[in-house]
Amino acid sequence: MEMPGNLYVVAAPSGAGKSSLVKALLEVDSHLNVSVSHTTRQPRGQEQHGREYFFIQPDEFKAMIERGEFVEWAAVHGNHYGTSRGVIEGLLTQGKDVLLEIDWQGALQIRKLFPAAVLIFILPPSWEELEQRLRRRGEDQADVIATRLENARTEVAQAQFFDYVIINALFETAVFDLKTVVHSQRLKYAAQRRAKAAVFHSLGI
Ligand SMILES: Nc1nc2c(ncn2[C@@H]2O[C@H](COP(=O)(O)OP(=O)(O)O)[C@@H](O)[C@H]2O)c(=O)[nH]1
Ligand SMILES: Nc1ncnc2c1ncn2[C@@H]1O[C@H](COP(=O)(O)OP(=O)(O)O)[C@@H](O)[C@H]1O
Repeated sequence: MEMPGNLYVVAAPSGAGKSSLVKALLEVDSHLNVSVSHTTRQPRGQEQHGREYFFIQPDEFKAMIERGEFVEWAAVHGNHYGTSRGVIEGLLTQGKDVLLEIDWQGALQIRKLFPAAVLIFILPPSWEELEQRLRRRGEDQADVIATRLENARTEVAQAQFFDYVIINALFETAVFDLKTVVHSQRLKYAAQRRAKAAVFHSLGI
């Protein structure tokens, strides 16, 4: 049987740089598959249906929950977000590596279902810098930015439950750290697989 792939979960308060870091990681790592979530939030300027998210209506989201189509879902900043069960289970059983860019509530649900998942939390270097990044991104209205900053206080307190915490001060350093975490998990997993194969061999199975 094909060995299952590695599962990575990246969470962060809004504006910490999670999407930019994951995008940079994907440019140098062709083995990762990023799951496209469903959301009830309105698309931002450049966002495309099926690329950043599947943008759906609240009643459609509710129907998907009822049909059990989400492996995890959560309410974040007043909207709903969820990860499709079929897509990630399909990829993992084919031995593919999957990365989820989701909030901390979703991350902790994923850990319960997939104890081997690697949970990574991205922190901004300071509150001032987080606010600046949200403003500089220029995608959200002032009230939306205010909600995100307020929620960020509770979100960063969850970092302690994650396997790794990366501070995104200098962008290139943070990309390097993220790459290192992903790579070391692959090496560890490969080592476990070799160790198991050796035991199976000695047992004649
Ligand atoms: N639980 C969960 N959270 C998600 C999912 N997709 C996105 N999120 C999170 O929802 C939050 C808001 O995302 P978004 O609206 O794209 O805003 P941004 O973080 O400011 O770019 C972020 O913390 C995302 O990681 C998902 O499928 N499940
Ligand atoms: N290390 C960094 N230094 C300065 N600006 C950054 C850094 N990382 C990301 N940014 C910028 O901060 C803003 C928020 O980043 P984004 O990736 O959209 O965050 P998130 O996905 O966590 O909400 C973007 O304008 C991005 O270009």
